[in-house]
Amino acid sequence: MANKKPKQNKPKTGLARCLELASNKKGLVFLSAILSSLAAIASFVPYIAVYFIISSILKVYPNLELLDMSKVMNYGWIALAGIIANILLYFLAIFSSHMAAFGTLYELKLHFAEHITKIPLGYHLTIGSGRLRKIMDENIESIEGFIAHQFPDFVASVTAPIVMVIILLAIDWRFGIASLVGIVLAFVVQFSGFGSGAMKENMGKYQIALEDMNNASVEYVRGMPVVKAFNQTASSFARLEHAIKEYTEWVLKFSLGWQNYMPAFTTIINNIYLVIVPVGILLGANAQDYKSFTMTFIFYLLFVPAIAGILNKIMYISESFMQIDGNVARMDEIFNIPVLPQTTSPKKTQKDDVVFDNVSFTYTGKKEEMAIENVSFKANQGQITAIVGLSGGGKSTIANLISRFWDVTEGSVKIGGVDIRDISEKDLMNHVSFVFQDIFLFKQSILDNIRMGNPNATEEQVIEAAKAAQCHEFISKLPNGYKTVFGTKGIHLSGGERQRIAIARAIIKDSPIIVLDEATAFSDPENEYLIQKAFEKLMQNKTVIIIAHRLSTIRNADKIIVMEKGHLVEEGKHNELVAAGGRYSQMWNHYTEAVDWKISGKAV
Ligand SMILES: Nc1ncnc2c1ncn2[C@@H]1O[C@H](COP(=O)(O)OP(=O)(O)OP(=O)(O)O)[C@@H](O)[C@H]1O
Repeated sequence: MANKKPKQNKPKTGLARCLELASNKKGLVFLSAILSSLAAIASFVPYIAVYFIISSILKVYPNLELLDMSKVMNYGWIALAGIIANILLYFLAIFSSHMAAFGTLYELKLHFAEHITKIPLGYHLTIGSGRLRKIMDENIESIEGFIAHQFPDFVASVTAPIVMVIILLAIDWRFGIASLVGIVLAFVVQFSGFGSGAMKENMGKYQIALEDMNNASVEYVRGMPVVKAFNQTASSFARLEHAIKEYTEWVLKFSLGWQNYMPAFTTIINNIYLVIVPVGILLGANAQDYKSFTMTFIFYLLFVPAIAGILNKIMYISESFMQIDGNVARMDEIFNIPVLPQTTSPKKTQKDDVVFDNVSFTYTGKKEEMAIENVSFKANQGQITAIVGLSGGGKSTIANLISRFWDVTEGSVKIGGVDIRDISEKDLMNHVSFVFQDIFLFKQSILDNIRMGNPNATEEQVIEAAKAAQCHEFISKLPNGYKTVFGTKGIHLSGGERQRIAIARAIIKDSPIIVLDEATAFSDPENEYLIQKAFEKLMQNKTVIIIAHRLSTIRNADKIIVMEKGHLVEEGKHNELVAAGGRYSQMWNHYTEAVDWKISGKAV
């Protein structure tokens, strides 16, 4: 597969980039360009033929009995052949361009999908699946549309004016120049509007506002349950309303920007007669051969609608050029994300302890915005290491760095003494399992969803894991048991049930290192009890790193790490840390006070 990434840093125009993307289908693209040019040329044939018919009639007029009918008929056939050739050639051009476009779309989507699996996983969390879906479905699909439709039309719109100018000047250069005055004037008007900095800015802002409005609408609809639960309808709607207003403002600015140029352009293009007729009157007054003059005059009057048609087409093509520039840029933003480097000489790790060796990391690339700084600790093999701290302290960042969701900015993360950058991706993924709060289940059977942890697992092994994860009971009650497809109508799983399925997935994967993000809230004590039981089973004999939100669950951890504003401020066992009277001790006091407060009934 050809490389679909942009070959240079300098941004290319949408057209150049589309042609680069379709380079594997060069032959078809070239064929489409040729056929489209020929179709454009063929479209003029009927006009020429009609010109000769008029010419034949006028030569013998008023003695029409002298008219050579067979000659007239031949011109008629030529005109018809021109029309048919135009339709046929254009059809073949579009056919070839579609073949090229579908092939390109197929490769491009595959390549895009492959690329997003190679970029650091952390980007997926940052970019969001909605935006990636939009780029893949809408922006990339628009490239297919551009190659299939706009490209052949663009080629025709370049060929047609050239042929048109030749014909205009060849038949009678004086009428030709008169027509060209109108055409040039129309183009000057169009490009002074279209090419102006303000118009380009408006177009860019209009596209961004459109995207913002779409995002706000999706957020509004998706967040409706939360919005209603917290009675936030007005403020939430205010955000959507703001996005709609912003869009309206830019769409108006963009549309009003055309208010002078567009009518001027259309008026000139549709009224080239206004130039031709006075020129005709002037020339007619001095004509030597009146018949020949009339013939030429009629031809130009007939030809004018063709000019308007061609120029209108060019105008709409220029608009689609603006749009494709934006679509290609959005796609290339993703292609420009560097893939996570993979080692060419992978090392094997024999042990399963995790060491953070002076690790610093920044999401933004700016050193002054370090998410964690100079963090060093060891999570011993087979032991539980808990990470605690206030929100934004860097707990999730530490968890994400263990699976190379991102690469460290400084220092190193080691498993069994080997830098994780020297471990093959597959090996690393086999070594580490994640259980997040936000569980993603595929629209597949529950069996397959659990089996994702180990594709070779037998049905019995899946059931065993489900039992250990406390989900066998509720799965058995589903209409088709383990074969029930998640996401189908009427199949609903609670947050706790989904989390237990994720635990079953991790149990069946049986990797030696487990990174757990403990749920912040449990729906009910029954669920909490079941999840804790499932966790216990999952954690047996593993190296566990747990992001803890409630201190009660980690009192027995072998080691507790306290994070604050990206720094590791304390480390030790629960009793040691409480006795030390530092940050953890404060957190513990606050925690126990809160619990006592609840128990004594002061909580609402
Ligand atoms: N994707 C991201 N892009 C930029 N900055 C980020 C990103 N994720 C986290 N940060 C920043 O990094 C810092 C550490 O965040 P992190 O999520 O690791 O903290 P945390 O302790 O897990 O917080 P919480 O308990 O709220 O989940 C914060 O300042 C946060 O704003």
